[in-house]
Amino acid sequence: MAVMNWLSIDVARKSYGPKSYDKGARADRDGAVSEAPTAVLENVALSIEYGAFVCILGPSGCGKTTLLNLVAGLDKNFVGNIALRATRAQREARIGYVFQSPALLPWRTVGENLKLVMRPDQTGSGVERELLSQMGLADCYDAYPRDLSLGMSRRVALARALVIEPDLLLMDEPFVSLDESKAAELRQLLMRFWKARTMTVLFVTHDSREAIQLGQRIIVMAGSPATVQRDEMVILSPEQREDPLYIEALRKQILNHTGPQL
Ligand SMILES: Nc1ncnc2c1ncn2[C@@H]1O[C@H](COP(=O)(O)OP(=O)(O)OP(=O)(O)O)[C@@H](O)[C@H]1O
Repeated sequence: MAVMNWLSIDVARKSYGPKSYDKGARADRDGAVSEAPTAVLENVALSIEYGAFVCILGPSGCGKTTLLNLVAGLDKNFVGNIALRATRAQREARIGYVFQSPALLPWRTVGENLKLVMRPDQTGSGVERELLSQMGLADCYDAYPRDLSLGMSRRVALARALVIEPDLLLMDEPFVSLDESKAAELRQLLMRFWKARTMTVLFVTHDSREAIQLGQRIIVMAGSPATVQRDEMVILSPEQREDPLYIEALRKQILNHTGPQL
């Protein structure tokens, strides 16, 4: 049974103070620099059901990573509330995060990078080796990140997020900078894992075609501060999601009123 409102996001406002180099720090006529915070997100209210695959689509710099960091609990400095329900086993929900860059520890092997995030009860189970082999990385267990291609590093980053068996998987443009065939392989791999496990995915992208290929639901964010511009269910078969005609029709429908070219 679908758990409605499993993840409830209500961000009234998220602002940043100016960075030292930030153009947002405005100098007045006497040259004094304004310390006024810049609002990045405003009135972002979303309810996400357990097990859903949701894409967050928006132009570069609109605040998608900021939103994921709030959901991950990495940034608590905002006005609003984010609530994640416990899972059926009545334990706290587990969150996996695939960052925009693979962010593997360079002085640790692939196997060690996974072991570092594993729960105490997983120690010695060999689950990391099994997962790497399911992901076509069996031979990389003892390799160091410097020996991996970008595609393999991104696979390892996905494995590191999956090894804890997350209830919520946050993904921040995880396949960016890959050539299309490698990105397509990784999208298929991700879909395989999402279908085989019960987990909710929040997948950030600025690529509307990627969002249509993956998402059951697409949330379009834009504006400054960013708000939710559209919230669309995608009811397409796996074959239709690969068909340029369906993809273009849905892109028109979703992006028609939003302005940004995505
Ligand atoms: N720590 C910070 N301090 C100040 N401003 C920040 C900070 N992090 C992000 N920003 C600003 O907030 C805005 C949103 O950034 P964010 O990285 O969330 O956008 P994004 O949609 O994920 O962009 P991209 O797709 O390029 O990663 C940008 O203007 C960025 O410069």
